Amino acid sequence: MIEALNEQERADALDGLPDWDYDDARDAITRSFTFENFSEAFAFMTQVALMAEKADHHPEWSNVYNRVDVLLTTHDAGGLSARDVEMAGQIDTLVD
Ligand SMILES: C[C@H](O)[C@H](O)[C@H]1CNC2=NC(N)=NC(=O)C2=N1
Repeated sequence: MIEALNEQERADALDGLPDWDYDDARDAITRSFTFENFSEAFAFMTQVALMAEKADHHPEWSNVYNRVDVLLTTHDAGGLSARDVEMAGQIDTLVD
């Protein structure tokens, strides 16, 4: 069973993810991505979807035209876990 990060682990993880914000209410991390157009946004979502399937870890997200809002939390742990941190790092490699 995967466990949520404690406060110290979370602080350390967030230090390594400067582009992500912490959502206290959800014990989650969020990041908004903006692309040139819908096609670029959807291409990004396709890549993240493949990563998510491979990791068996899935984002909560929404898309409006060229923007994709991503929220990562671990439902099985009831909060932010190492899986979210790993996935955020992987997602960042697609855009940074
Ligand atoms: C059965 C399956 O492995 C689990 O439901 C996985 C699927 N994807 C998941 N994604 C996320 N974000 N959190 C989970 O706890 C989770 N659990």
